[in-house]
Amino acid sequence: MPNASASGAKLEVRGLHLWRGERHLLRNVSFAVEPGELLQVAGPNGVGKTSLLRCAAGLLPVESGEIFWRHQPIAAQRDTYHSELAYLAHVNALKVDLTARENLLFGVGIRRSVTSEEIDQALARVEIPHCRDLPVRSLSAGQKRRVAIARILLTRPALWILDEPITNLDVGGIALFERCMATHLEEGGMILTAAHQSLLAGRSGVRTLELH
Ligand SMILES: Nc1ncnc2c1ncn2[C@@H]1O[C@H](COP(=O)(O)OP(=O)(O)OP(=O)(O)O)[C@@H](O)[C@H]1O
Repeated sequence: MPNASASGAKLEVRGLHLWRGERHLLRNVSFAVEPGELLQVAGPNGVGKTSLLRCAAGLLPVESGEIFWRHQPIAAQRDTYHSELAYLAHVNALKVDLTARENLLFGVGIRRSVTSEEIDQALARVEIPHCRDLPVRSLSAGQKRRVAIARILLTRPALWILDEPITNLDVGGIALFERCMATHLEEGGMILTAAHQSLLAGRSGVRTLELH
């Protein structure tokens, strides 16, 4: 179970501005994501979706504006904030020389102790149990993405920040990941995502923020 619903979990972005070189990329962006909600950031290539997600994750400093987690500025609680979120970028941040199992053992192990049974269950949930003992460099792009998703499932953070999460997933993989996201929301989790395709469209608690 995520710890999201425990006590006042909420991500709030207020009046965010970001310049990239000469370009005023993000102009007064504000939003909030509460337990059970998914906010999808949409817009054309280069509009600033990844930049916004990186700001929200505390990975890119903002020129002005404020980001709050549990009603406190993230700058004042960086370690706590990062311990409660998972950031899935375009690249999966896996160690390619290690097996899928080792990646999960060590990747999740820095957050919490994890058993072999839990790892096996997570790999079964993302439907790649046969990849368990293969080095990640030998996996396909979609299989690597599934290992990265398994890492999020095992880490169990309250807030998922996902940049183009369904990249390289096949139709079955997209459906699988949407089920994982729906379960996370039902358990009180929160999701901020950038995607060119709508995810969990029509579900209650799912909104879109269009960047221009
Ligand atoms: N490190 C950087 N330094 C300077 N400019 C950057 C940097 N990273 C991105 N940019 C610029 O910021 C703008 C927004 O990039 P960003 O990756 O946030 O867009 P995006 O909406 O996620 O695009 P896409 O849909 O193609 O993934 C682009 O014009 C890009 O060139």
